[in-house]
Amino acid sequence: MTRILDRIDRPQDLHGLTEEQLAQVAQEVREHIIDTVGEIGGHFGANLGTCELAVALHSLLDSPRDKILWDVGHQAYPHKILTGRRDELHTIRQYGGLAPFCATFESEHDIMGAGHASTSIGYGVGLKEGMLLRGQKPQVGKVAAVIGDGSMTGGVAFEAIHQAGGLGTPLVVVLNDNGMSISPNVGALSRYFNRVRLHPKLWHAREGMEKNLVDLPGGLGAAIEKLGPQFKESIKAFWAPGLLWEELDWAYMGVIDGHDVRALRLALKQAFAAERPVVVHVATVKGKGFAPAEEGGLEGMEQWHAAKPKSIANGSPVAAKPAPADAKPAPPQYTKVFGDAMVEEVRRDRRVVGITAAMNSGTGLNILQKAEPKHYFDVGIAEQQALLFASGLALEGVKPVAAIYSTFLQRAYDQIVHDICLQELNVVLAMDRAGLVGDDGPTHHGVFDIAYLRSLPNIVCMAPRDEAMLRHMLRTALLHDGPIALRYPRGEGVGVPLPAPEEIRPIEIGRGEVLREGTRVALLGYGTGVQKALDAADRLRDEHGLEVTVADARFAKPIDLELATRLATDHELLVTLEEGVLAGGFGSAVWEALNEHPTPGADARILRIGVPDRYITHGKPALLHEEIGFTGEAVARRVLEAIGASTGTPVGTA
Ligand SMILES: Cc1ncc(C[n+]2csc(CCOP(=O)(O)OP(=O)(O)O)c2C)c(N)n1
Ligand SMILES: CC(=O)[C@@H](O)[C@H](O)COP(=O)(O)O
Ligand SMILES: [Mg+2]
Repeated sequence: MTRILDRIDRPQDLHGLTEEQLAQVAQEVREHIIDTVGEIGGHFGANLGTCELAVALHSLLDSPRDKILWDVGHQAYPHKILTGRRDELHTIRQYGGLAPFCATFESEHDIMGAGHASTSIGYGVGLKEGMLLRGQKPQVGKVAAVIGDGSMTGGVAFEAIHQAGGLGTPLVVVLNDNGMSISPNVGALSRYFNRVRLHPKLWHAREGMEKNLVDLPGGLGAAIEKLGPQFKESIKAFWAPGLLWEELDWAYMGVIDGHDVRALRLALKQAFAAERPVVVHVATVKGKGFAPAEEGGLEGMEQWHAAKPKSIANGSPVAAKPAPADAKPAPPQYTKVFGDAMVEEVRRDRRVVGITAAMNSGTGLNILQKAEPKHYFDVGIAEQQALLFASGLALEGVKPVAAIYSTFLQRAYDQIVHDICLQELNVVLAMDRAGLVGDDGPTHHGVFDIAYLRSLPNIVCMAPRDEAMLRHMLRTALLHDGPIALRYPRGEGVGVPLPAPEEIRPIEIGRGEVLREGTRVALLGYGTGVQKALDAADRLRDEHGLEVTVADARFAKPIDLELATRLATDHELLVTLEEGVLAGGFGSAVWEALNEHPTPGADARILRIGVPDRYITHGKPALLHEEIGFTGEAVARRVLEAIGASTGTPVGTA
């Protein structure tokens, strides 16, 4: 059977369709996503929740003249499908393929680039006010921001609500409420949304509320009127779901069934006609139409936030193949090692707590939550609050570990500068996903933290070369007095044995470690840079007869000056390796340290290897590492070029 969807090459192709046909297109979009993402992997549940919403919005609006902003963008696959990218969906998140989120360089229909949460309303206010400033009539150029209940917990979304309410900006916010962040949404805001969303009697209860109050019989209405507006408002607040918004000068409409195209179109039409800030509260189901998510309760929805490659066939989940009995077990993920370590640290020292900003399983703190629930906190998508909360706890002698992906920690930079480092608080920053994360691409690569942290006074920055060192470093961090950060990558460890609890030892702050002695060339790695250095050293020895020195710096701040000086004295070339931006990074720190503390004879040439000064695309990490020359092979080649040896020729150790 031919699909209507195959005739939708641009959003305007929806305009002539009936509501029945639009509902059918939404279902076809859903099936297209299930088939495609089930095969290639990618964000999943949220996209199944926005099929009707994307169809309803595009059927009413004239994109890109009208502008639809998808917060985060992990739920924008239906939008991508409807805006000319249907047949390319199978390339999404792959190297050279469609971008994982909305990307302005990919389509004129992607109005803003994103990947981080809570930004859409702010952009929306700017876009609409910009149109007005350019002299456009309010009805021309409609703007809609679609934001999830999880993303609404980000403070910056409220800054925009505050501004738009103040200005009266004609903007429509679609609050896409499914009760879920990646894990179940948390906090008072989420409880409020749940109360409204899950209570059908409250749907539309706001309508006519005021009139009904004053019309009450037996003189009651008149009495209420006499008690004044405040009393009336408090009664309305009890019943009326949208009062929070209305108090901020937003009109509230809801709750609308987000899987009913007709109801959505009706509500959206009214909202766009209102010429003022309007929030349309829409109830959706994460994973709608895919039984394991929809019927699997909160766990099912969490599990299907993203689908693994080849995890679905013919619309049903495919059981993962068991590993062959003789297969070597894969090394544990750094995330799991961290989560287990947190449980041990909490049991060693009851002052320790773990904090996440809505990345419960992503950070491994789900392990802590299960084992020691009182020592676990999820603040929601609120990285700034995660660190302010940690700061307050630290002032009370608690030992907070804020586990936040490197990329999301960028949100809380001022809290690090102003509230943690300046105040010299005992806060541990545990940065998972440091380095190139892969398929999520430039919005999510954790490549800036070395540069943005090492410029701050009072902080210590360290990175483990393997999963065993992660355990020693977490202990080191918890015993240290003052702010301290550790970064570790996405994915598996390197496969070294983990220390038993009694073998965990703090390491000396600012002290690196020589792993192999050689001549002419020293490779000084930081974090994942150490494994690349070891790989390059093997190749130089095996293929070129050159035995080089390899050292693990362990700290980017303070730099081990003694080690750096020795390496620069004993070798003609000192190579630094880091999975972070070169500008202001670890290599720069080594360079600065040697330059500021000159020692006669410490005059090795310095070669810095790391992430170049541009945003790196999405794709498998191995491909990205190749692209930027962060592989053992590329490092070996650079070394040979730098010492003037041609590749393929034995160099000897003279
Ligand atoms: C600043 C920031 N913190 C954390 C994340 C990780 N993250 C991506 S989607 C998501 C859940 C968003 O929930 P919601 O907005 O309700 O969308 P849903 O997936 O439920 O549709 C989280 C925590 C992020 N993208 N940006
Ligand atoms: C959209 C978003 O920010 C998250 O869903 C992110 O893609 C999760 O990344 P990990 O898979 O590395 O936890
Ligand atoms: Mg949600």
